[in-house]
Order: sequence, then structure tokens, then C-alpha cells
Amino acid sequence: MTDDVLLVHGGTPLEGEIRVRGAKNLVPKAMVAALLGHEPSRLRNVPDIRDVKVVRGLLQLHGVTVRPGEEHGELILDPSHVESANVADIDAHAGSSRIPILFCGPLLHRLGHAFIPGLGGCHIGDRPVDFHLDVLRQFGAVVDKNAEGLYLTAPQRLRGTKIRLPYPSVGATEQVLLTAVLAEGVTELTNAAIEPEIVDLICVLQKMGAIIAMGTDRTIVITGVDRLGGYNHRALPDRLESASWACAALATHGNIYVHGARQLEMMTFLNTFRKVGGAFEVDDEGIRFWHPGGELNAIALETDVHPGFQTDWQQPLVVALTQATGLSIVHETVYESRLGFTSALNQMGAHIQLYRECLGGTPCRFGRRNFQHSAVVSGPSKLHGGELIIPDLRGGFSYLIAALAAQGTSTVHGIDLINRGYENFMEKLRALGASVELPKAAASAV
Ligand SMILES: CC(=O)N[C@H]1[C@@H](OP(=O)(O)OP(=O)(O)OC[C@H]2O[C@@H](n3ccc(=O)[nH]c3=O)[C@H](O)[C@@H]2O)O[C@H](CO)[C@@H](O)[C@@H]1O
Ligand SMILES: C=C(OP(=O)(O)O)C(=O)O
Repeated sequence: MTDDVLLVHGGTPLEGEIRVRGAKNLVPKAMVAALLGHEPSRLRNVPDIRDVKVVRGLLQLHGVTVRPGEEHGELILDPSHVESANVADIDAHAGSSRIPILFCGPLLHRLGHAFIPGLGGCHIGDRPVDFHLDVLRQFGAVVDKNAEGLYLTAPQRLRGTKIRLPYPSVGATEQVLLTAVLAEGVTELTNAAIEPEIVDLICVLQKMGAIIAMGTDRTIVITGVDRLGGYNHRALPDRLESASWACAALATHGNIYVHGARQLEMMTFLNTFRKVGGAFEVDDEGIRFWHPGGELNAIALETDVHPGFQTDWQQPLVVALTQATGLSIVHETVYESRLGFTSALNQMGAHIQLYRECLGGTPCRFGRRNFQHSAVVSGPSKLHGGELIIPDLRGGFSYLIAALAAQGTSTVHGIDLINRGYENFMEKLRALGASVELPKAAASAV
């Protein structure tokens, strides 16, 4: 389809200022949390991305009125009519994102049953939902699976429980939070994920009336309450998008000021960025990222759960590492198949070799299994334009970075996927001086 293709003329440093708004990995979950309340909620700093539109549609189908507030990027979510909603069209939402799995707890509390259509999200591994279903069963839910999706019932009020996650999964931790807040009694969750977006979701729930204590050792204790109200919350900024622009500045020898980027949630990324040789400066409104000239340094990197190096930062950084001098090692420990995007980079002139072994210092869940989850990046490489097909969200943005860093023109197919998590990325690219154009047929159709 021509209107999903972008021509990128590379070789020009990205320079200028852009703004990031609320985090893709928080905003849709805060929207789901509104379902738990008996009063309207107000969410601010909401980005215009497809994952928000998908959840908005799903909430509306479930009887939540969602309308813009007075501020730009503000949503008012009113859950007064959930009990009378007609969800006959829910199948149309199958495959749209991963967020529907988080509707389980709120719907079970409100209605006593829930239907969850097939999930979407990036194809970067198998992405099972076994932890989610196990914890829901521990709360007392009954789960039936069929080809269309999941059907859950709560024969009685869900009850608090002791849960230990096999791995600190972000989604499963959110599942526990969104279920435990209205369950009867206390829930103790150990080996919880503690990503900044989870902490922000806890802030949302506390504003609604929940009682949630965070320990220092991945333990979260939730004391169930009988009723929750609404919230008024400004979503934390998107640290993943901010890091993507930082990598774009580094790979293109550019200089980008990211309004809204915040140091606190990016500390691990900033340390790595500095080790590679990138420069940055933090002020009250955002962070400036730039290539200071000279050579970039090869590094050894392992992705991990927070406070480790976030897996969603990995793909854009790998593009920058193709420009570093020497051998970089990247060990992806969160998803088993998140390095496949590198084969297209090799076709553009990069030298990236994948391995099944755990090449970092720590053996991970994927060692001794048949997954190419480690990479050796040898640089610096002169990249040239290529024909690129976007495989997933971060891989897609990484291809844009590579195309912008390369000499010559690249044709990037499937750019619409990037709208899932990057607000107005075309406008932002143009504001930074990128030379990008839609092919003629598509441009004349607009
Ligand atoms: C919408 C959203 O917030 N997406 C983020 C979320 O995804 P998501 O919440 O899906 O990621 P998880 O933290 O749950 O997944 C981490 C690992 O746990 C495994 N797992 C997870 C659940 C389960 O039931 N069984 C299981 O085996 C996964 O296959 C993966 O290997 O956290 C990831 C890790 O920070 C990020 O990359 C995603 O951007
Ligand atoms: C993996 C990602 O998202 P999702 O979980 O929505 O697929 C991502 O944001 O990079």
C-alpha cells in the first residue's frame, strides 16, 4: 500500500526541538483504571497515538463516556454506564493491542464477568499471558479460553491473596494492581515489576482511594477497599520515546531538545548514552541530546527489568551502536526475539551478528534455548539506503533512524505501525529537518 510507505533521504543531522507527552505504557492503563471508579476521572498529557484510540474505543464499548477536557491532551472518562453497556461488537477489537487483558479485574469487579478478545502488540517474542491468568485464578476468577478469546467469571467477590510472579512482568503486575484494589482483604505481591509506569499507575489508583504500599524488595501490598472514586492525573512523560529521539540525535550526528523528557525515569539510559559517547544536558523543561563529535564508544549492554536497561530502548540504541568504534555486545534478556530487526540493518551496511548464547555477564531465561537473543555489533559502519519493512514499533522507529543516518534514499514500508506509540512522528521528523516524503501516488491522494 503506497500510503503506508515513506521515502527517507538520509545523511542530514536531525536538529531542533520536539515534545514528548504522556507515556504509551502508562496512559492506556490509567484509562482502564477509570473503569474501577464510581466517579469521572480526568487524565492529562494524553498523547495522540493509536494505542490510546484503541483503548478509548474499548472503554466506550463498555459504557465509559470518553470526551476531551478543556486542556489540550486531556480526557474525561465517565464510567457511570458500564452496567448497561452492549459489548456485542467487541470482536472487532481483536488483535488491536495488549491492553484488553487488563480489563479483566475491573470488569469482574463491576459485572462479575469479562470477555477479552485476542491480544495484539509487538511480535518480539511469544508473549504468553499465563501469569495473568494464574493470578486471576488466585483471586477466585474462573477462566475459559477458546479461539475467540478469554471468558472470565467471578462467582463470588474476588479475594486478596499472596502472589509471587515467576518473573517481574509489567503486565502481570498491573493485572494484580487493577484487581487487588477492589478485592476483599489484603494482596501481597512479590517479585513485582517496578517500572516507572507502574509507579505512576499506583499513584492513579491511590488518588482513586486505593491503599497500596510499595516495599523496597519488589513487594507490593494492596489492601482492598469497597469503593473507588475518580482521579485527576497528569501522565508521566514517555521515557521510551524520549530515548528514541536521543538515539536519533546520536546516530545522525544531530542535536535534539526533547521537551517533556525527564531525568528521573531515564537515569539508566542516560548513563549508557554517556558511555557510548553521547552528550546530554538536563533542564527543568526537558533534555537536550547531541553527538559531541569524535568517535563513539562500543559498549557491552544487557536489557533487564527496571531499574535495568529497558528493552524498549534497545532497538534504537543498536542503530547508534553501528556508528561506534569497535565491538559492542547486546544481550536481550526480556524478549526472546527482539533482535530480528538487525538483518535489515545489515543489508544497509551494518555488521551485526546474532548468537543464541547469553553473551552478557548474566545467563538469562533464553540461554540454552533456540533464540538468537545476543548480538555483536561491529562498527563504525557506513550505512546506505535500503528497502525496509517495519517489523514492530521500536524496530520501526529504529529503521527510520538508520535511514536518516544512511547515505542515499531508503524506502520504509509499514510506517503506520509507528503511530501506535509515537505521536505525530512525521511532523516531528520534519521539524528536525529530516528529508522524508510520501511517494507521489500517496501524496496526491491526501
Ligand atoms: C503496553 C506495555 O506496557 N508494554 C510494555 C510491557 O509489556 P508486557 O507487559 O507485555 O511485558 P511483560 O513485562 O509482561 O513481559 C516480560 C516477559 O515476561 C514474559 N511473560 C509475561 C507475562 C506472562 O503472563 N507470561 C510471560 O512469560 C514475556 O513473554 C516477556 O518475556 O512491558 C515490557 C517490558 O518492560 C515492555 O517492553 C512493553 O513495552
Ligand atoms: C513492546 C512494546 O509495546 P507493546 O507491549 O504494546 O507491544 C513497545 O512499546 O515497545
